[in-house]
Amino acid sequence: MLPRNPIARDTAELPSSSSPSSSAKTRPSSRKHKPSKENDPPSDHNIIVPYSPSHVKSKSPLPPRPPSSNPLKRKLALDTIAAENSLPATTDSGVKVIVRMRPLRKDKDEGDPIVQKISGDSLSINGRTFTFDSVADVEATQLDIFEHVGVPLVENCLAGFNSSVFAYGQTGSGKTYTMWGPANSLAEENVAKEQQGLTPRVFERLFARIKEIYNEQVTDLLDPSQRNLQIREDVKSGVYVENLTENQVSTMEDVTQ
Ligand SMILES: Nc1ncnc2c1ncn2[C@@H]1O[C@H](COP(=O)(O)OP(=O)(O)OP(=O)(O)O)[C@@H](O)[C@H]1O
Repeated sequence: MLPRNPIARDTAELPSSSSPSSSAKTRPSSRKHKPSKENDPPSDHNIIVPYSPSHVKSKSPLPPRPPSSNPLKRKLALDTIAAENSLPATTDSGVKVIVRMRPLRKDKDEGDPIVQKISGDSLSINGRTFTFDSVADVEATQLDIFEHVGVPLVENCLAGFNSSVFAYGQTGSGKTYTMWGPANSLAEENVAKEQQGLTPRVFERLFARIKEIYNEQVTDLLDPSQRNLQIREDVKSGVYVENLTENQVSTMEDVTQ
């Protein structure tokens, strides 16, 4: 499905973002599919992959690329996130594979961890190296993951692009924790904010800026008298809708009001 985005899409590639771990390398925006056994599916259940994997570089039925019409903002945002959270800035290949390592559970997991983070985008398991767009180690917080995965996703959605997160991993690897939060977070309302996973954080951010773009007209759904709002772009804010009403929401009730 094509996005209903009146902004003309620019399909030019972004320059590769630099990152602390990969700045010395000259890796292209998409990972190379190395001929060795590297990048075979990880067998360790402490690893989850919260973004849909793809080693396909060409002839791929990928959805429309994220908004390279707004390259400066995306690059700035990702660089900032990388610097703050020690996660490398992801490049603009459309699909990102981000691995999150789960800490060992004292009550269930025995022995030493066999997964070692090598750099911001690689890890080793039993001496074999695997490379991804980025690797979040056991220290990564829910907020780190949201800022690295969720924020760019919301930005893409608000720019009119379909976006999705696909959590992949063995049972017990942390998919639910990453997507929602601890096990009780689905049943209980008062989950500590810092424990909240991607989904509630993305909803909160996304619905705070509700708008409708239809027939190249932007209408403010929170104030329908405001029609035909103008889409503008600047270096600081990126693409934005002028005079759009913004309401902060913190619960589902707020969202559905
Ligand atoms: N990054 C993390 N930090 C702390 N605890 C975590 C982390 N990731 C997962 N856990 C904990 O590990 C346990 C298993 O995680 P979770 O239930 O999310 O796995 P899952 O991949 O969804 O499993 P399943 O496929 O069986 O549903 C849970 O108790 C969860 O709270």
